[in-house]
Amino acid sequence: MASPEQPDTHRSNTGTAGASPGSGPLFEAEGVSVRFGGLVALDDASLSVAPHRVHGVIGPNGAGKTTLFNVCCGFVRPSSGRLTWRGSAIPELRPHRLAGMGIARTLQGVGLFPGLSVVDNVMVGADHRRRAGFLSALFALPRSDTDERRLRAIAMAALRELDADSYADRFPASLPYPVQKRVAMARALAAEPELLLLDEPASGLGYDEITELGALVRTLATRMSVVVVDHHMDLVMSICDRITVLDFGRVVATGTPEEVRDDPAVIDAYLGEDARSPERSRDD
Ligand SMILES: Nc1ncnc2c1ncn2[C@@H]1O[C@H](COP(=O)(O)OP(=O)(O)OP(=O)(O)O)[C@@H](O)[C@H]1O
Repeated sequence: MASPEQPDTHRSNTGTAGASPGSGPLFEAEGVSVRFGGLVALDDASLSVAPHRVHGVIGPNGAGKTTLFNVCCGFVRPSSGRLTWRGSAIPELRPHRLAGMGIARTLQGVGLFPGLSVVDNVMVGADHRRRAGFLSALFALPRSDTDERRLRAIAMAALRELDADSYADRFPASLPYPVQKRVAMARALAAEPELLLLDEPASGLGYDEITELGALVRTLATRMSVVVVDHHMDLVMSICDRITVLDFGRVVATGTPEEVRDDPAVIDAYLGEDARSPERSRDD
């Protein structure tokens, strides 16, 4: 369970360079706006993620959560606003540069490569940690073999952390969906990120699996920051140190779980959604 009032030092393990607790945000999106044609998906939205913190992003359907997530991953380029990493502006965030910067993500669904075994999928996540160059790999030089063994060991360690190492040689399609999600998480962890972005990590999971996921995310916060976009209010409220609430593309509240839970603007946003789609439960 998160205890947001704890000082930074209580939950930190400063194994990562640069982003020591109390030294300012690790990642920020400031005043970000995104338009899709005439539709304003994000309107001057901001998000500030502190080191070793779990930051939730919630909001009713269509509020702009995925769009904000995609901005943070470089999939969507905002029309205005800026992104910063450890206080320095990121001029142009590109998805293929994320791993090198220290950012990993899991997407809605699982997004595993069907033709690769589980361990090979996870090794993809660690690929930027390869030391041998392209030519070594091309000519299968010894250095490339050493690299391959090292990446495999990293991938196996990530799978072990997710209790999925026994599936290493299987192919994704042969595994139950919750296991596939764990493999996707292992792939992100194999990158050893400083910032982990999780888009709907609880979707498709049962109660026990969601509880395990929550415990895992809290453990991960000892070595990285985590951004969680999810509809499961119980999960978000229990694991996040801070939460940003979006409605119609705007940030309507930011604060601790307790603060946003009692914020009238948040209550209005969700009541408004119930009026818009009464059949949908927010805790499904
Ligand atoms: N590629 C796109 N083209 C056009 N409109 C889009 C696109 N992506 C999102 N939108 C629109 O932008 C708005 C915000 O969508 P977004 O998916 O970010 O919301 P969300 O909060 O993630 O919603 P949900 O909870 O339903 O996943 C919605 O009105 C959506 O229809």
